[in-house]
Amino acid sequence: MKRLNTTSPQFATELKAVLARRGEQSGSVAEPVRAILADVQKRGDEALCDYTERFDRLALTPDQLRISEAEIRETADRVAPETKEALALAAERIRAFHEAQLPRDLDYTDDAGLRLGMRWTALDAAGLYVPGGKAAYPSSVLMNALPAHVAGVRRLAMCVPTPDGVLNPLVMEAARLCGVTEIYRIGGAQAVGALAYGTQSIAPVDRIVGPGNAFVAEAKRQVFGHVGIDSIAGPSEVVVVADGSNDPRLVAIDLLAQAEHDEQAQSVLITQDEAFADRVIAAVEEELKTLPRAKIARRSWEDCGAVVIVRSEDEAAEVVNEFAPEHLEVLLDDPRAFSRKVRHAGAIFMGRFCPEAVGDYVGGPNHVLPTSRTARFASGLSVYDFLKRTTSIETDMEGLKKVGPAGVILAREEGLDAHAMSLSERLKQG
Ligand SMILES: NC(=O)c1ccc[n+]([C@@H]2O[C@H](COP(=O)([O-])OP(=O)(O)OC[C@H]3O[C@@H](n4cnc5c(N)ncnc54)[C@H](O)[C@@H]3O)[C@@H](O)[C@H]2O)c1
Ligand SMILES: N[C@H](CO)Cc1c[nH]c[nH+]1
Ligand SMILES: [Zn+2]
Repeated sequence: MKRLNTTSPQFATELKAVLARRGEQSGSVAEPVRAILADVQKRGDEALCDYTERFDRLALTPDQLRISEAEIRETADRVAPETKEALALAAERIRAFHEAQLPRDLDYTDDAGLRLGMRWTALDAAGLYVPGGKAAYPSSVLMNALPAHVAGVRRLAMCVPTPDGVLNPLVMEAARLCGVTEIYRIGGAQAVGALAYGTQSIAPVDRIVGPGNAFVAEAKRQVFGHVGIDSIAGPSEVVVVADGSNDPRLVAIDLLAQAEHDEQAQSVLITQDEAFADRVIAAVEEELKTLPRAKIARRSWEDCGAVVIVRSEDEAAEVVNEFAPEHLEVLLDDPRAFSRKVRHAGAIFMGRFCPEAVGDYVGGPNHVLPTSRTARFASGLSVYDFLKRTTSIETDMEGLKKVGPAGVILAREEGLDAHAMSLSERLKQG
């Protein structure tokens, strides 16, 4: 863990190093990912089976790539009733939030008499990536599938790695709850390649969404253009802005809640109170003694974690904007006032009783969020990722007479005579 202080003359350089740390890690996977994607394009199912054996220790034949409906049903049936209820509550809240996002079409006639429109239509096919290497993510099934469903996507193809061939019952139950039936037991860059380019047994999709580790995030980046992607939702991050009146143990647990996802996850504490920072650091060590995923969490905390001491809330907000974190927890007396100073963050959690884990499961907003500072220009997964817009213009001769002559002038200025004539020849008929 790096400890930084804004009063230090080296602060800017040190902050840059902390920010670069994760970028360096994801950069190092670019070449292996390129090779995997090329191989999937070339060899299709055969490559998928080889990589699944290599990375997930599961030997498959092409006809076993897809999880059968009977397997989904039988595995999902093993989920305990109270767990199903918890999942249903989460699904209901997530669905409601995403339904509230549905945008309206535009259709109006302007002063010149032109009827202008913009219509939202759903994608035909979306690929949902559900991570599964180091942990199983039933919640990510809901976060991926429900917005797609609300948007009206016709085909949903889900990929989830099943290390050692183990299907997670709650992942299967979440898929069943969301009506997802096309599920492939593959992960990593090879799954992204299959969804993007298609293979003998997997039809390509139009857009790939969902979170994943550095390999998945890099693969999505590389296939972008061939298909759409939502955002780069890689290893998790949290920035916690906290004052000294917080319980240091709770803050430590919140930091570890991201660190336990991945060795490359990043947890950062920003505070004005140095003594409080010391107490949080000590509490992290204490919790690591008993945390079941301590091995992953310690690596993340030691390699990517940071504590930043600032002089004011304004300075804290500036540092937050530099991190542009996936998640921001604001544990201050007036979290709303602080959050108004934040320009870049995937999601903000306000108040001492609103840890980020609320958003992971049961808040309602999506937990698939932009990482690695991409919150500067990207947003979390939403119904908009499954929709696109088509605009329309309709006019008669009266409308054309009002706007056409200006179009003729602009077309001639661009030296595009057929464009000019397409307008002027019609205007002659008026
Ligand atoms: N940003 C978000 O919204 C969000 C949400 C949930 C989870 N996450 C993140 O998702 C990630 C999940 O990671 P995970 O590893 O548990 O599951 P994963 O499914 O993302 O990755 C597992 C796959 O990675 C590939 N892989 C592993 N080692 C490899 C290697 N050496 N070379 C090539 N490929 C390799 C394998 O194909 C394996 O199937 C975590 O980083 C977590 O923080 C992010
Ligand atoms: N914190 C992750 C998003 O970065 C999402 C998640 C799912 N389950 C637990 N956490
Ligand atoms: Zn989480």
